[in-house]
Amino acid sequence: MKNHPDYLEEEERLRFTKAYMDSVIAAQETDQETLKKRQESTVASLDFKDSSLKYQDMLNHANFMQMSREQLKNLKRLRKKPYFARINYQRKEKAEEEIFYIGKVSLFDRETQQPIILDWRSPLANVYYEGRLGEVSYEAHGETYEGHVSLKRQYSIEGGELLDFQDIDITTKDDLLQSSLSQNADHRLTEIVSTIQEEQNRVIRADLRKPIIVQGAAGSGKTTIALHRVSYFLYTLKDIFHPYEMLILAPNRLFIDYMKEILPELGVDQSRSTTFADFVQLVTEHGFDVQTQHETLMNALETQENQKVLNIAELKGSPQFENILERYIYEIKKEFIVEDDFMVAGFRIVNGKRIKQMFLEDYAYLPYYKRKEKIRQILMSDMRRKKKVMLDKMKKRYDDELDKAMYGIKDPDKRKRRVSFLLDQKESKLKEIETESKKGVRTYMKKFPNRSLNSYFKRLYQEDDTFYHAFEKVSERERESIRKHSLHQIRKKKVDAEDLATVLYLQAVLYGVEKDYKAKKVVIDEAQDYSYMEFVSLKRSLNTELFTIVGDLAQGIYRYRGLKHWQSLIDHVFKAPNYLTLQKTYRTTIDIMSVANQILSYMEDDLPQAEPVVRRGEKPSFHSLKDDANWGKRLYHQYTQLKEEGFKSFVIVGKTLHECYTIYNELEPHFSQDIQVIDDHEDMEKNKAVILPVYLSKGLEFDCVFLVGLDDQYHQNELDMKLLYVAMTRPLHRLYFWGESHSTFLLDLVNPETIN
Ligand SMILES: Nc1ncnc2c1ncn2[C@@H]1O[C@H](COP(=O)(O)OP(=O)(O)OP(=O)(O)O)[C@@H](O)[C@H]1O
Repeated sequence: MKNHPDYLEEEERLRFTKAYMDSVIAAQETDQETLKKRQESTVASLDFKDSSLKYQDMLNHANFMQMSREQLKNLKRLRKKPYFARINYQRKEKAEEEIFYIGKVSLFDRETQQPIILDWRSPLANVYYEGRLGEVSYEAHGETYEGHVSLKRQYSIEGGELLDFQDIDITTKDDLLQSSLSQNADHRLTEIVSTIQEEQNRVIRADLRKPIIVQGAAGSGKTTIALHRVSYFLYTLKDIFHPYEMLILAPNRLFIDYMKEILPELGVDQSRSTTFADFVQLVTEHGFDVQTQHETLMNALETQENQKVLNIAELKGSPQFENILERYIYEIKKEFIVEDDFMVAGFRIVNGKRIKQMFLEDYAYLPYYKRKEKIRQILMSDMRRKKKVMLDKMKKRYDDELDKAMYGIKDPDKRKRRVSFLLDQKESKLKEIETESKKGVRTYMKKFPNRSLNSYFKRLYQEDDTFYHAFEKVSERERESIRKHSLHQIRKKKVDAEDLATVLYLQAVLYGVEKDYKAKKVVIDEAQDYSYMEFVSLKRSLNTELFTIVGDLAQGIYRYRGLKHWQSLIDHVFKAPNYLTLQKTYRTTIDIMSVANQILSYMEDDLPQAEPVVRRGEKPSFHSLKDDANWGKRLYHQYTQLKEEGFKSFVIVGKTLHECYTIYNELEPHFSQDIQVIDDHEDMEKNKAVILPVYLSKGLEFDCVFLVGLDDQYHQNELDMKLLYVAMTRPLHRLYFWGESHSTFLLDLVNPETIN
């Protein structure tokens, strides 16, 4: 690097950038006098060349910059690595080439507004990620700008020191990517702004006003890229969009913790991240105990006779179920159509037809109970307005009668009786108007339904008429099976995970979602596990099209309830979404991916093979447990050796939770405190080896993965192959199979030369 003609220039640039940052930081933190002194000494210590005057000027201006606390914190963090790349760019209409340094956050010269560092999310930075050298264009504020890129340079800067830099062109392979992929992981996702690849950049920057669906191979960066897209979204639309309006849905708590590490780095930590089940509980307050999809899956794996339960789950998540709910909702709607005139003390206050029209037309955009509330308010206000008229009319009617009696009845006794009768009548009629008008609205509103969400949910299965009408199009066998199962759950105050879509859907149609819980943009990771009904209910309740959906059908272990293909979302749920694929995979080595790809080829989905980026490692190896009572000790030995080699994160994967505990019992004496089993509720502790059931390992990654099969074997069926594929695609570096025989892991289907 030191022989490079630009070396001194690069060194100087880095020193200047850090000095500028120091000035800005000092300006925010110290008083003006100290600041001046400090600045003088900074300037004196810098060995500027041609640009010295300009730099000096810029430094002098740095103290005028006003920053928020958050920006200041970022700036301090970024001082260690202010930028990671540079481009030499010449705008079409300009004679001179400009140099832009690209980093995680932008920094501008206060006086000239020229960028000292360009934010990676800015429109111009796109030309760094997209395409190669030469003619380029980028879009900003709806306009296209053309220009020419003559240089792209990557920097490796650590602790504020320039370690290396290199230029990228068509022939060089991306060294920065290679070195970042060969690092060891310690249970956390990192930001990848300096090595985002072209196909990933396309996902990050795809039209922000449209929904986007991404099918990406295991390890292709879906989670990472989805979060970078969030960051890009919040940056681009920062003036109109608050991070809180962003909802990130992840499969489980473990995953959210894992993801959270990356969020502050990307500046998206103020977004909400939760699971679908927690979101539904928050929005609807249903309070049912939920049987999770993991429990259903585990039951299915551990006992053979659970096909019925899986079929029920499938129906509850299917497009057919939307029709069932719509039939039910149509019946509910009929109960809200009230056509009686609103009468008080014999006066008609509001015509029944008008009330019906309010419900069906005027307020059709509102949920049913909100419409009911609007009608109540209108009746109240009409009542208040008309009460005086009613009183006046009534008074006048009796006053006329009284006049007639006073002047028309000659006999004094008769007249007295009549007048007194009329006065009594008048008083009681006026009183009647007073009291009736007070309770009139309340009495009238009783004509409308008044039920809780939970009672609507239960009624669907409990009431004969309702149930048979809604499920009319379902075969008798399926109908009886779903009813029996659901009633059984209801009696235990339980619902299936698949019922949550129904609960949310009913909430949306009947009551709506509170403003505070609404989100304008939704990101769904591991989207292959969501059912059609879950997408529909989310869209309906949040009333937005802005979804970023990422998933991999090959990892669809909840396929019985999840999506079978993306087409149903494209055709029926979202309006013209962008559909993109990520085929390259960055997590693991060619050697591991080659074995995983062989399992993939046996699946029904017909998905293309994942293409690993060029990184070689060791072949996955098989270790026999046959007749070996000491395998736990051997595995522990291998584990300690790998630790000594520098690997940091380890996972032992069992097919089921039950199997995980059996493995734990074998390994615990050797690992002592150094190992833990993770179930849905456990947090992962750093520096410990973990034992995970496959379904919980989905989405996570570890340096080394041990797949252990004691009692449970993987069979050549769709579910088992998917579970196996998920487990095999978790490692960054090493994969070991520990089992009875090759067939425990379907390795008899695999080319023997690809394993040790
Ligand atoms: N452009 C990149 N530069 C460096 N590392 C990358 C890049 N893209 C992805 N990675 C790394 O690859 C690994 C896999 O990424 P991620 O977990 O986001 O993939 P995924 O598609 O969600 O995987 P899976 O579906 O298997 O859960 C992570 O370690 C991530 O940091």
